[in-house]
Amino acid sequence: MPEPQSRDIRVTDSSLRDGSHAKRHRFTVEHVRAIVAALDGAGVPVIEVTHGDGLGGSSFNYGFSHTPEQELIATAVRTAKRARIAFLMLPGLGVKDDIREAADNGAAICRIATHCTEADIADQHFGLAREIGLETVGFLMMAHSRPPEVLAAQGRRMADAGCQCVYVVDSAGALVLDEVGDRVAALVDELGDDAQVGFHGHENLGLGVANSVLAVGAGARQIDGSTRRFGAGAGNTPVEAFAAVAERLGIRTGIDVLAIADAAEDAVLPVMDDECRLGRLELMMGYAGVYSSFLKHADRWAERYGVSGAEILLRAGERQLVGGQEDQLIDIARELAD
Ligand SMILES: C[C@H](O)CC(=O)C(=O)O
Ligand SMILES: [Mn+2]
Repeated sequence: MPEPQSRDIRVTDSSLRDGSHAKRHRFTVEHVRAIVAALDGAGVPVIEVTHGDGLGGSSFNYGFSHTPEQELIATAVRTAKRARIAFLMLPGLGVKDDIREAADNGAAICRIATHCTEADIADQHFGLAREIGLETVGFLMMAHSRPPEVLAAQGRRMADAGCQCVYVVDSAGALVLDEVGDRVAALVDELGDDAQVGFHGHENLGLGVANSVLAVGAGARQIDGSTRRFGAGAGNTPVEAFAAVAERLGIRTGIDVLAIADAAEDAVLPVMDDECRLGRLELMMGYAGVYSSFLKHADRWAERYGVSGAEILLRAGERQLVGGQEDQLIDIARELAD
């Protein structure tokens, strides 16, 4: 694959991974075939497929998958003619054998996510992924919660372990404009030629596309999105809108705008249970800095205990909960009920 030129940006579509949260992990082989075929046809270069919480995420705490994710990965690989298939893993939730299995199923890109202060837990996973010939991406999640210099130091740790692109991950959709540019610029300065920098946005404050454009301006070379915003919380940066805006700005993504707009309407929307909206709960997530994948959990416990979902999320933000602490939402709901 030719190296992108300076205004060439590689887009990764996360509908079949981050969208898993919105779909309550009920993806089927048919869903994957339909979405991958449409995205691939529109020129999306990378498509991510995994349980919403990454390899091994299918569990009581996070929600059980309808279809084993490795089967979904293998289906995506068989369906794509040009796109490369990526998968996500969170060390501890997934293990090294899961990475090997995804590679055996034909996935090409291993994306490893840690909380943005815990990059050291991914050292051995980056090492293994590189050893078996996978391209690597690192996710610094909940990036709004730490300043640029902390992210830069954590990104350095990932790059030294073998990560080829470190992402600023706005898990809560809480970053506002220059807060993205500053974080991306700090990573670009720190990493130089050692690794690229990427940005993964959520729509909770309605800023996915604008934040992604600012990330590109600050030197990001990879951008995540989800067609039709199919993702956690209010959804991810919409790929079709980002591709259109990028074209207007002279940023090349290689994505055909008309074809991706068709894919959003004709292939992705029919798979979604509901549109990803920017409603009251989603807005609270961006406002209070809460992990987007907590949405369905907060909704569920609010209903169960007869309390306000928005109040649950505001308290989750005050407690600075991180991914993996979904069960604390139950405690908060019970406190509110008392
Ligand atoms: C495991 C998370 O859902 C990863 C992600 O997409 C995010 O933090 O945002
Ligand atoms: Mn996400």
